[in-house]
Amino acid sequence: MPKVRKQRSVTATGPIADKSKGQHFLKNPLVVKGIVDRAAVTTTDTVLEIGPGTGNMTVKLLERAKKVIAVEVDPRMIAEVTKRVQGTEFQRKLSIIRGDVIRSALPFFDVCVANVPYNISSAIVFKLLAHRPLFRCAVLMFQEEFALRLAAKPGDDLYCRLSVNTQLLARVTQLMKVGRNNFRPPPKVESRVVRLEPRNPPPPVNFVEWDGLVRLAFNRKNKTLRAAFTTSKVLSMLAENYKTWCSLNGVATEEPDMKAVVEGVLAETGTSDTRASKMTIDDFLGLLSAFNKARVHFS
Ligand SMILES: C[S@@+](CC[C@H](N)C(=O)[O-])C[C@H]1O[C@@H](n2cnc3c(N)ncnc32)[C@H](O)[C@@H]1O
Repeated sequence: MPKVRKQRSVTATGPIADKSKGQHFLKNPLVVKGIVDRAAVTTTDTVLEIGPGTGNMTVKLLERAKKVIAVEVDPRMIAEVTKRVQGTEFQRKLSIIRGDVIRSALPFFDVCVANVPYNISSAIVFKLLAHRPLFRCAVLMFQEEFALRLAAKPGDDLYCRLSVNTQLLARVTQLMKVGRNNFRPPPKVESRVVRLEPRNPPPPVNFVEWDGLVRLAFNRKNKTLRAAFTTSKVLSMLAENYKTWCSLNGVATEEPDMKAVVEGVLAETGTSDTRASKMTIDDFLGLLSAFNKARVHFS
């Protein structure tokens, strides 16, 4: 009978990384310390850690925080981090949520710290920013280009829908760059740490509607807004939304001349010849408000 090789799950330096779970473990203690320092965790803080892995960052957080709640999807990592704190003063301060962070109900926390699995970066950002009550800050490591997009400003090459949606909800600060060789195994890309500080109170806009407007604007990022909003596909969608809004609000309506309505709003806000790539958050807020006054909705 052919011999069946038992799959190894641990190497001499720890568990074998599962790339499908974005496992790149931080092996440089100075980088771990740098991230934890930048989160400015105090002894009264409850910290949420996403993906503790083998616990390199978890133990540093436990040294400083009142409590650490770690969410981890891989049972091998849960076993590893649990073993690491067993019998130490940290054991009672650590609780672990087993499962996918995107599907898990998150508890209250003051600060979030994570070297995130890069394949779910965007989902993590918006899951955190939708969490209530709002937290003080999140210090997160991402793939470098993603981090630069989060922080990009109007006119930057990387300014995009992700930048605008994130900066509507949070102040974004770029922190340290982290090279590939600080990880085991090294990822294919460079990384960067970013701080997110949620705007509190959050801006009074319907986020789905906001995202609808921003998505349309960035679909044709380097065209004028007049060009982006007056294609026949966009106009017929906006006309449908207009009629739905009127019927839900008991307002009698005829078939709107949507091209005239849209051009009127763009002229009134002085944005007809502007491009999405140059619009600030306040410009988008003003535009959404003017569209809504004219009964034009994006969801
Ligand atoms: C980049 S590693 C970071 C590990 C550790 N924090 C470190 O810095 O060494 C990402 C971690 O997130 C975990 N992970 C991946 N997908 C996850 C998910 N959907 N929910 C929770 N944890 C996840 C992985 O198992 C892994 O432990």
